[in-house]
Amino acid sequence: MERQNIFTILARDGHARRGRLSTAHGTVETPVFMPVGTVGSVKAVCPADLKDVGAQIILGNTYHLYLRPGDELVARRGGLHRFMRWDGPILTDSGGFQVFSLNELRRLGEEGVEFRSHLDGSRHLFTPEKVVSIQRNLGSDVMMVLDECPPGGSDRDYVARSLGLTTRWARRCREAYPAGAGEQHLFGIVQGGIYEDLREESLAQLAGIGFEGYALGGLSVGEKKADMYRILAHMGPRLPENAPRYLMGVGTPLDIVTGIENGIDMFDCVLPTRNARNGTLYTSQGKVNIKRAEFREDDSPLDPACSCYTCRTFSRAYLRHLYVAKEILSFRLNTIHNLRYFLDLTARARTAIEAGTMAALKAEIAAAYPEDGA
Ligand SMILES: Nc1nc(=O)c2cc3nc(NCCN4CCCCC4)[nH]c3cc2[nH]1
Ligand SMILES: [Zn+2]
Repeated sequence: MERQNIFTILARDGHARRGRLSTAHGTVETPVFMPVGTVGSVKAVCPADLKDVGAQIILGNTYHLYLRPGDELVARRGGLHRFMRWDGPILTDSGGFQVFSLNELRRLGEEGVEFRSHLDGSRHLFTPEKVVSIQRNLGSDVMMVLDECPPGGSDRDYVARSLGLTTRWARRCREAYPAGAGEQHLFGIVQGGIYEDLREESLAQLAGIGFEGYALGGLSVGEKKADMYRILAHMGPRLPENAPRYLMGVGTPLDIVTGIENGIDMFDCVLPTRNARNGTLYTSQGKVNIKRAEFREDDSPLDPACSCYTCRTFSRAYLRHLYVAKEILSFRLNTIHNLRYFLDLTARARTAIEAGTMAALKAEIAAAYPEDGA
């Protein structure tokens, strides 16, 4: 049966789209950046902080939550929203990528992927049906299919075989959770490495199965930036027009703006949260390494163009002091700012698309982050 359209396009600027995604926990204004909350927490900040910085939808991880505290336990506590006290939309990655990036000990077969827990070495098997079941227990608003993300630099034969497995797994995920089966959305993940023809083949197979949204996987996994941009330019506009498009694990400020101009609607990346904890802060003037001695007596705000709590309240001198002293507060204040920067960037993109000025925003970000395009 025809499902109500979950995604509406409100404005365009070239391939860029200003849209709105509806979920069981509210609507998401796109383009959107999703803070990463791998084990049910966006590291160093609480839900109130997330609301304050403008987060709409956050990311959780099937692999991590399954291993600890367990998806059944989370279900018994009322699901992930209730458990972590986040009442907005949540997207969960399916675990395939995390199994590969966290475990050398794993066996890949038609049935699924066998792996050992990185926590206690216990053995587990993720099948398409299992990862759908886990994500239903978590109650995420957007579930991702189980896929194989070929390591960056994989040869064409391997990538071609791998995308076949990914399609068969995607079909099994859809069969485990048919369209209309519930309020959770299920997104397919396009693979195909750095090969345009394999990417188109993967997309055609997934579109034939039918998903509520489509992700570009297999990127930002060590391939050359030029290869990522080439695939992004080729595939972004080819993804289904009226469905949300998600570029997994991306990226830097320039990557995000480039993704938007190629028709991508959703992004997630650990850069703002991870770099906050090592003192690399993103500002309107580029990256600021807060531990530098030049900030010892600098009373100015981290970023005069930012209105986050950190920039409104504290000086660079104080932020540097906290970082050098390894004060726990440093993690929270730096994370609040970096998340606000990435969330404001996508908010500005939404406005720019409505005004037809995406090119100017791209030029501004490229000038502030010259090293990103490399
Ligand atoms: N299910 C799934 N499939 C993918 O192909 C995938 C591809 C991905 N590619 C990335 N890249 C993350 C790159 N990140 C950049 C900043 C430092 C840490 C790594 N994350 C990904 C997550 C993914 N999840
Ligand atoms: Zn700020």
